[in-house]
Amino acid sequence: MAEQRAAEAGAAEEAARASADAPAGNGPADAPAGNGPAKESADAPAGNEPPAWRVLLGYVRPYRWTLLLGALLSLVTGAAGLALPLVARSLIENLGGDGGIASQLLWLTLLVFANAGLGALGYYILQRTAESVVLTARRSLTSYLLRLRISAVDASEPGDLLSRATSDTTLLRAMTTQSLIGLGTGGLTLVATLLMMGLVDVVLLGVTLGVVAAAGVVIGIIAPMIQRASKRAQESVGEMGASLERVLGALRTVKAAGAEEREERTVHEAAERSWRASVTSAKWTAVAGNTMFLAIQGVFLTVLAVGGARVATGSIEIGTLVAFLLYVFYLISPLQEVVSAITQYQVGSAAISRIREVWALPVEPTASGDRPALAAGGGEPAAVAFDGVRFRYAPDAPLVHHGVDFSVPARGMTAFVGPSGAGKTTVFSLIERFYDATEGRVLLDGRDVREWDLAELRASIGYVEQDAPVLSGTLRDNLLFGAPDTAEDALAETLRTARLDTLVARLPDGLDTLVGHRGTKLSGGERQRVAIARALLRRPRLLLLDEATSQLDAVNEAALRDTVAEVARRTTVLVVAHRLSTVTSADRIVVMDAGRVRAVGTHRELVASNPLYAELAATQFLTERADDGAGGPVAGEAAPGGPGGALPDGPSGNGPSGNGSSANGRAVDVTAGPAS
Ligand SMILES: Nc1ncnc2c1ncn2[C@@H]1O[C@H](COP(=O)(O)OP(=O)(O)OP(=O)(O)O)[C@@H](O)[C@H]1O
Repeated sequence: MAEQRAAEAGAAEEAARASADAPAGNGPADAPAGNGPAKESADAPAGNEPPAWRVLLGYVRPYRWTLLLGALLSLVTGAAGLALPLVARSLIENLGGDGGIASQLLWLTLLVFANAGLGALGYYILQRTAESVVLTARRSLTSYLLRLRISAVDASEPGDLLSRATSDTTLLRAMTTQSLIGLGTGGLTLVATLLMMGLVDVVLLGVTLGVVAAAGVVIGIIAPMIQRASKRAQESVGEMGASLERVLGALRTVKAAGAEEREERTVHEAAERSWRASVTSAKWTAVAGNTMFLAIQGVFLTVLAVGGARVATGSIEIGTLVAFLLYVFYLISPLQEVVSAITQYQVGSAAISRIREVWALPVEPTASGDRPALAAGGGEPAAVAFDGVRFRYAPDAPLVHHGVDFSVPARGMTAFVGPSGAGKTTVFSLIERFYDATEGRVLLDGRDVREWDLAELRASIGYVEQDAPVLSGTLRDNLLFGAPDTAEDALAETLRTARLDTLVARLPDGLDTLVGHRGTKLSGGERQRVAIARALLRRPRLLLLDEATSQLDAVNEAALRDTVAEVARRTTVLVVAHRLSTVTSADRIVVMDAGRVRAVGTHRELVASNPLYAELAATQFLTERADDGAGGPVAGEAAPGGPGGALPDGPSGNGPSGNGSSANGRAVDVTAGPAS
């Protein structure tokens, strides 16, 4: 197994190298090799694409000796078969003579058995090797997919990428056996058969070659059509995968919207497009196969006519004609093999072209010799700063950050507030280095995040995303996702902190309960608490919480707010806040609007000095709180005595930008600041 893994790693390297005919540093040249490290690849795809056979040879190279053995056995099988006509000729010539035919019959039987045995062994070895080639391609491709830059994934359809790693790689199996081996063994058998034919009669060989060459021209014209149709078919399979992933990923929404039939049509249309393209490919494959079959018939008839005339004129013996005709029959198999190799090569090269498109996508940098590993900071809280950050999600997309500047010291809680789309979540994405700033610098501990070893950078951070994704698997799998080596007592402690202990006690299988696809068996609030616990278990130096409490009920929210406040005493916490209670407990608040930082300060300072913040405090926070239906106190009343302090009801009728009134008409004094 270890040997196989080593072979696979080597194979992936070869394949990556083979797909990298382009100049150094351009795309696939830097692709990761299965288990090996990847360098950062450029955004531009490779310009000079190598032919598919080079990529295939890259995958095949580590298995070349096994492959050679399989091919050799197939050749021996072919050679044993080739000897049969000679024995047959000898039998025919001895029919009228004194010599018995028993020994010839015995030889014939032996040859037939040897042929069958070796053929089976050769077939097994070749198929096994072909499966190894598929495995290698899948391992290296999936490794590459996991290292893709988020921007590359944003621009792709996951279902399509999935089909490239599953469906397209499957086609490499047939390409290895039928195309590579078929061309090798079929080609050699063909040459050997033609040589034998030449030995029997050169004139008849010339006739044979003429007819076969004419068929070859026709097949040469058809082959590119097979490739084009195969590529279209595989692209449609990818589209089908993308549509299915889209529907199944949001099946509740689809059902609630009554959109099943519409979505069904979309998936069916993609399936039908694939069917149409596959049928076109099958049509041209059939034409190619039958062209060669027709050629064989043509060879047989022509040889019969020309050979008959030569027998009549006494140029050759009847036995020679019979032997030649037998060789014509022996031509059928290698010729079919060669034609199948050509058609299969077209199908496989369509798949390789799709695999190569993935190799051209940019990947994240991983630890490598040319980038010194930097210390993670020994668990000390991290300081964060943005220095003139301008950012757009894609080269042709508008700027999302227009020069963001702020600085957050180590320790304490910083809340980011602002209208929807202000760029708050984007701040977190840039700190995690899901994307790189277009201009300016994002600094962690005063060091540009681009200078950090990416794994170390992310090891320092705990991130609770906006939609708190939970992965299929057990609750334990999810909790330990970012810290698999956590001790049981630390896990139990975090469960209490995240108020998950009662949930775990209630579940029949406790921590080993399966949470379903994307955690559908958990409530929204439970998923958020799982996400928070998962982040806390990493013992991060920097905790990023993106609206982490939006789905929590009042009791859990208050408890988790206390937890976060406690964490903020020993860690840097950045939180995208949508609740007044969160911002009032923050040490500082960064107000963002339209990709800019508008103000930084405490709640009390900002309410007095920043109209946007005052308006947000008076409307957005309160409205959200009044709408959430959690049954808890309104924001102004949140957590009396908690870190945010009590916000007493104030005089009514101060309007949205002054001391606010809540959506339910109750007046709230938003000027009350944090207890600190
Ligand atoms: N992956 C993406 N690709 C392209 N544009 C994006 C992407 N993610 C976000 N945006 C755009 O960037 C802008 C800022 O988004 P961001 O999520 O940072 O806002 P936000 O302030 O967190 O908003 P909200 O409070 O609604 O979550 C938005 O206009 C959004 O449409």
